[in-house]
Amino acid sequence: MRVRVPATVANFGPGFDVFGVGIGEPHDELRFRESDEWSINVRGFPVPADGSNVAVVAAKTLASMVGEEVALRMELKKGIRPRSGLGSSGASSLAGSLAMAKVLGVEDEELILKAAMEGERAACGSAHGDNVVPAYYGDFTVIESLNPLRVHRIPVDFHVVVVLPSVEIPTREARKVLPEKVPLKDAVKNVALASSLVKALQEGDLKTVGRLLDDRLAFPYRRRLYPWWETAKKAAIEAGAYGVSISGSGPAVFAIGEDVTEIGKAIAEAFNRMDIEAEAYITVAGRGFEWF
Ligand SMILES: Nc1ncnc2c1ncn2[C@@H]1O[C@H](COP(=O)(O)OP(=O)(O)OP(=O)(O)O)[C@@H](O)[C@H]1O
Ligand SMILES: N[C@@H](CCO)C(=O)O
Repeated sequence: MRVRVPATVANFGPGFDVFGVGIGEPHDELRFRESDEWSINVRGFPVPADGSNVAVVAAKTLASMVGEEVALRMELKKGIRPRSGLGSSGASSLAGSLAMAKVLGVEDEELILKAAMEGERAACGSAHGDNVVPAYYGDFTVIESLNPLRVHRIPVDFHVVVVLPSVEIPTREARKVLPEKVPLKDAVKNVALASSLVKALQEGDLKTVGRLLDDRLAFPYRRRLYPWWETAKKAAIEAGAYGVSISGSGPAVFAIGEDVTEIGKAIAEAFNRMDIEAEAYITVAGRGFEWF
């Protein structure tokens, strides 16, 4: 049995830890079967091939949640680069939880997602849901609450470009730089941006969505992690982007606009001018996991 789980763009501008959407590429693939002992081998980007792999962590968590003792043999094709901002650990965590759910016949979405979030906790120290949840549902998701799990889904299908520079930002580090509190004016601004963005998304008004890709909760404090940001943003806007922002905690950058191919090329060339290699994924937003 095999499952394919897409990368995800979390935060999506003003929706820190709340907004997220799955994208067509890149993705992880997990082949799995029940076995008499646990094993995982990894192809593609290097991640641990032992019990610390978040796919194993999530699978084991789901089994213990339902009181079962089952081992899986896993083969992970790691297509999403770790520490990319594209939900790499989230994709593997969801893949592991789905694999165990398939073997045990678990259909409870909340259990599957909670187990996947334990994989995220193992990866970065916090069980945030804004990668595993959109990767599961395939829609643009708004997480109202994690306990109980309440998710609002907006079906979307629009072109997006994601540009991944050859730098790494561990989510754990990017979360350490966040403040305990933010100024009231910034919280009010994010309520304005986030609620307006949801309405624009529901209306399919991508130009307005692009204008709303701003954030005052995390971005200002993480700005110093992205010294290349102004150059990349300028290139995107000059190439016609409706808007551009950091995917998740970065470094991946995403943009929407009329011609995402041209926009992606402009952003990648801007990185190259800063002696940073960059890979552009011209893809679509609104994709979730698939059995295959
Ligand atoms: N299957 C896996 N996929 C990705 N990371 C894994 C996996 N298994 C273990 N890890 C470890 O989890 C850590 C990834 O944490 P981090 O959250 O920073 O990266 P990430 O999830 O790839 O981030 P991002 O969401 O920015 O893509 C790394 O130390 C990595 O080695
Ligand atoms: N929402 C998380 C990242 C999710 O990939 C953060 O910004 O730390």
